Amino acid sequence: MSSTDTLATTRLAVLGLGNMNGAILTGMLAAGLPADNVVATTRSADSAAAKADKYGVRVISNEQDPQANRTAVAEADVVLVGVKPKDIVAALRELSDALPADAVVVSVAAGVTAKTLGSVLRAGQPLVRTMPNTPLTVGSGVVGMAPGEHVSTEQADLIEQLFSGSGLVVRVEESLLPAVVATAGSAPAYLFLFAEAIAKHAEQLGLPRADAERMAAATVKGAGLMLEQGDQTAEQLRTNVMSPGGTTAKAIESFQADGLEDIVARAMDAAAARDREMGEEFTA
Ligand SMILES: NC(=O)C1=CN([C@@H]2O[C@H](COP(=O)(O)OP(=O)(O)OC[C@H]3O[C@@H](n4cnc5c(N)ncnc54)[C@H](O)[C@@H]3O)[C@@H](O)[C@H]2O)C=CC1
Ligand SMILES: O=C(O)[C@@H]1CCC=N1
Repeated sequence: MSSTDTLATTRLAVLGLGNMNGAILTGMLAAGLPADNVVATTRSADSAAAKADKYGVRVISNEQDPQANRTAVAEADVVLVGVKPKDIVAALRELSDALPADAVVVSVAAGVTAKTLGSVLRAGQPLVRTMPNTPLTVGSGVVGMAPGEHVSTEQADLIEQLFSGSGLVVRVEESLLPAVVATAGSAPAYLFLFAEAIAKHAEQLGLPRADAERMAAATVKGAGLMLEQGDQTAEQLRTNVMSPGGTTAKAIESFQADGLEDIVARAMDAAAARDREMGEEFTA
C-alpha cells in the first residue's frame, strides 16, 4: 500500500482544536489526509462552527452533544488529543470505553506520562506520546514521538507518516520528551522572542516598525532555510557572516560577553524541568 493510500483510508478524531491540534490538522490535511476522514470536537457550539469553516472538517461541540468526544472516537483509527495537560486525564477517562480497541491514542500534552494516560485507558489501548511544535502548520514543524508498548510497528509508522508530511519526525524514548520540549516544542517561542527583540530595537535605530518586523521575519526564515540545507553547521554559517573586524563580530562579542549560551541553557533547563514537573502534577 502506498503512503497516499494509507492516508486516504485513515480515520482521524481530533479532540480539542486549539493552537497545537489546529497546526497539526492543517499539516495533515496539506499532506493529503482527506478532510472527509476527520471529525473534530470543541467545547462550544460557536467555536465548532468557526473551526468547521476554518479547517473544512466536521466539528461537533460538547455544548451541542455532551458525548461529542465519545461520538468522535467511535470509528477512529487515530485519536489526536490536544487538550491542556490539566484536562487530558478527565477527557480520556470519559471516553476510554468508547474507543475501538485498536485505535491509537496520540497525546500532544506536555508532561503527562504514558503511565498516567494508560491508567485511564483500557488495558492494551495503543498510546503514542508526542511533542510537536506549531510550525507544523506551515509544513516545517518538528515532532518527537514516543510509541508505547501496545503500539504495533504498522501503527507507529502510520503516526509517523501522518506527521511527516508537515515536518521532521524523530522517534525518542519517553524519558527524552522533556529534552524535545526544550529543543523543539517550546523553541519556536524563543525565536519569536528574538524576532520581537530585533524588530523593537530596529525601531529605536530609526527603522519604521513595519519594515523592521518584515526584515526580522525574513531574516529568521532565511537563516532557518540555510540551516535546514545542512551542508554547513550553524557555527560555520555564523562565522561566514562575521567579517574580521566587522559589524557582526562586534554583535557576537556582545552576545558572548553577556552569556547568551548560559541564558539559552537556563531557559531550556527551565522548560524541561516544567515538563517533568507537570508529569507529577497531572496524574490520574
Ligand atoms: N501550543 C504549543 O505550541 C504546543 C502545545 N502542546 C500541547 O498541546 C496541548 C494544547 O495546547 P494549545 O493548543 O496551546 O491549547 P489551546 O487552549 O489553544 O487548545 C486546547 C483546546 O482544547 C479544547 N478543549 C478542552 N477540553 C476539551 C474537551 N474535553 N473536549 C474537546 N475540546 C476540549 C479547548 O477549548 C481548546 O480549544 C497542550 O496539552 C500542550 O501541552 C504541545 C506542543 C506545543
Ligand atoms: O508551553 C507549553 O506548555 C506547551 C508545550 C510546548 C509548547 N507549548
